Amino acid sequence: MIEIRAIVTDIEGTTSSIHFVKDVLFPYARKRLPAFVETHGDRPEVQHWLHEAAKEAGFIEASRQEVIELLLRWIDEDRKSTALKALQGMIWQEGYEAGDYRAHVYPEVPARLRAWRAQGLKLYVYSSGSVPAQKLFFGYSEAGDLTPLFAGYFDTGTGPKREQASYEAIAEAIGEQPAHLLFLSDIEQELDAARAAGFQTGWLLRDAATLPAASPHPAYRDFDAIAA
Ligand SMILES: CSCCC(=O)C(=O)COP(=O)(O)O
Ligand SMILES: [Mg+2]
Repeated sequence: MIEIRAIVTDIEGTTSSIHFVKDVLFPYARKRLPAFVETHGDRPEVQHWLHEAAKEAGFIEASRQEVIELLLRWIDEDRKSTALKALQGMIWQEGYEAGDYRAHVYPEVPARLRAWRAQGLKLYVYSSGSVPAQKLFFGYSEAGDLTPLFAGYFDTGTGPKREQASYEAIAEAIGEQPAHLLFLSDIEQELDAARAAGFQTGWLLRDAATLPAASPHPAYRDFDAIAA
């Protein structure tokens, strides 16, 4: 096995439960999005992402209400839109700061991340959630502030998670050959894209009855099963 120098991890379904994202974070943003846009819609960064969302939908001209309805539909569809994710992150900030929730991490994850750091591995996050949302997630986790463990964060601004070029760009940004990088995810298509870019891969299958025997991606039930 080629030496692993850095680990890049997905969040939802990998470090953390899908239920927390879908049943806590998404409904929180959905409920507050209309009022957030009405209240903060004139802030330049909010305006920017509302404009980007309208552009992504192909709107020539759109009222604020039409963009709100578009964003609500995208939340329901779990669309991995960079604009939606940026706006969701701004809304989640209020919830974290108010103590409405803390981000779920699976119980073995913090200790395993610390062990990898102690071995000298660099740790990165690659999620569809925006970089600010990722920092909030790990900053306000159930296990406390985990952000000091991470050397960097990547979101869909680097590219979609199912495209090889995104992983090539991440390897370039980290400054390591892809063969020395391990990407962890619960989604096979993301792992396929990372592997095509030359990454080593680990498939987190936390709830599967059985692990696939013949897959190019070694499968694990949790982080402790990964020998990096
Ligand atoms: C940064 S927490 C919210 C995660 C999120 O919005 C999402 O869509 C999950 O995507 P992932 O790429 O982590 O599976
Ligand atoms: Mg995932």
